[in-house]
Amino acid sequence: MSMEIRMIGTGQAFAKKYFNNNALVTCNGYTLMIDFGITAPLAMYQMNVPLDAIDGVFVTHLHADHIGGFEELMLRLKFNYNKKPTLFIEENLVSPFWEHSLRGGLEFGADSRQKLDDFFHIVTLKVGVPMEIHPGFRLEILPTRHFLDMPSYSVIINEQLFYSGDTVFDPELIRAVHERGCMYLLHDCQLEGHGLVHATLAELLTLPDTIQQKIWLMHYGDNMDQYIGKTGPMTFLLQHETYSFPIKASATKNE
Ligand SMILES: Nc1ccn([C@@H]2O[C@@H]3COP(=O)(O)O[C@H]3[C@H]2O)c(=O)n1
Ligand SMILES: [Zn+2]
Ligand SMILES: [Zn+2]
Repeated sequence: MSMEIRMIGTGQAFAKKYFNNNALVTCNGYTLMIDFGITAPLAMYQMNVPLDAIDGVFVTHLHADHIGGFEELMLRLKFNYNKKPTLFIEENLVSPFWEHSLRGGLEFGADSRQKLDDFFHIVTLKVGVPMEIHPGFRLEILPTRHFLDMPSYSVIINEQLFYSGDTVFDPELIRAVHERGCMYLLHDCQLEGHGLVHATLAELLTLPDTIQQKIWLMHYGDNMDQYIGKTGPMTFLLQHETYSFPIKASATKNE
């Protein structure tokens, strides 16, 4: 069995050559969108992927390159597609997501004030509590250090694939997911400068080769092509590409 990941975008927040770092993950017939930033509607359109291909959406954190496309997603799914997907979100993010990021553009309805659960089935995730969101498709969220005390979450899918939300370089976290048996580590990467809110390439290059071999770089700047061949054993994920990651049989209950 394998897990398919389509990179809707691979760019950092303000990249202009690359769309926001968002991904569509399909496993066992279920399609989960990880984040839906400002550029996601255009990226999906250019890839000819309809919005109703999304069964569920997971939010890592509330920066606009990760949630800025939600107003369009929600309005079009509700009114164009008549579809109510599932929102997977850490329990403490639900209120700020609606109250601070979405409500102004979405609460007005013809008959009554709209709420988040008029658009989504809401499923809250807790740190340390893995959840099977669909047969053979499991999520476990991990808190990650991003910007000051802003909550941000990474996710492990089917115990095999680690997908970082935005995070500073956190070698303990990376070692822990490596030692837990994750085979694929998809990690945000700032190519130059100091790593105040993201892991830099220079920091990631300090990891042992055995870990770097598992790392796929994403969330990078417009000058990524200048760094091809300079990432050690790490590999760049490419925008609009689809990756098929084989999953060990022992990690999947429903094969
Ligand atoms: N102290 C900060 C805080 C934020 N930022 C930029 O804002 C972006 C928000 O989205 P992001 O993907 O987390 O990347 C952040 C930085 O580029 C930054 O460069 N320095
Ligand atoms: Zn980001
Ligand atoms: Zn961020």
